Amino acid sequence: MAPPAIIAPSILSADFGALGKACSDTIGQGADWLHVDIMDGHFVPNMTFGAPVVTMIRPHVDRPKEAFGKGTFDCHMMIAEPKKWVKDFKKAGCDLYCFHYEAAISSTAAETPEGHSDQKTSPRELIKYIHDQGLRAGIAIKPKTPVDVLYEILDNPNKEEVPDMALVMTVEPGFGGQKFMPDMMPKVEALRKRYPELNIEVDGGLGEKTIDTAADAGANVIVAGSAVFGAKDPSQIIKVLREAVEKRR
Ligand SMILES: O=C(CO)[C@@H](O)[C@H](O)COP(=O)(O)O
Ligand SMILES: [Fe+2]
Repeated sequence: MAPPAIIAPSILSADFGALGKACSDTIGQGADWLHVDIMDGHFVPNMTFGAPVVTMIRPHVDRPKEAFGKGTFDCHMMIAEPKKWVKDFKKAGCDLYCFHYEAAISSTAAETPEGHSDQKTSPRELIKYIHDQGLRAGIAIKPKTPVDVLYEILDNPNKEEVPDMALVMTVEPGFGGQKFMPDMMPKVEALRKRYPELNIEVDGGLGEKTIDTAADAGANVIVAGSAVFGAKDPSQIIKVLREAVEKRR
């Protein structure tokens, strides 16, 4: 059986002037996780914020009582040097550190705050490093990246090097409010068929009109930014998203 529905509003569409309250409100309205979009202006053509802001919003949301529980901070790291920031985000209160496959395979040499080099980290090594810091690990793929790059990583018998979640982007990363790409669904279907118990997240353009397509394909972790924060009644949208996934389990 597929894992339970997890609804993760993307705070990219929240009121940044009152972010702490927006975070606690959305959890109160029935959200499971907060999806925290981190953009560095290099990996994607946009910037958001870094660990200090995560530190400031963390006290507004109770820490999850178990892995993947309510209040999980799901940090979507759209950054060129994913290894460099793991420790800072751990300190800031991140629970799930989801890096991009494309960034991991091409990350360049750079000094970390601890003075380590960040040159070329394989996804496997990076997942182990994230786990070693006491975080859950996610791996994301952009629309042009084929899904089969994930098979070798997910099939690894060494569990420390296996991600806890796969994120299939359903828009080009960088901005909220874009149009859902239904042609990404074969990737989700392939993952669900091969890994019945994997947490499979979809991100970009999810809302009332697109959730059935994503749920049919087998996604269980649903990110929605504009659909939730732009709604008159966010709790109703969260309910619709959850029911669509649960109906298909
Ligand atoms: O990672 C991203 C964009 O790069 C997303 O998390 C978006 O922020 C989702 O926003 P909507 O498409 O739901 O408005
Ligand atoms: Fe995201």
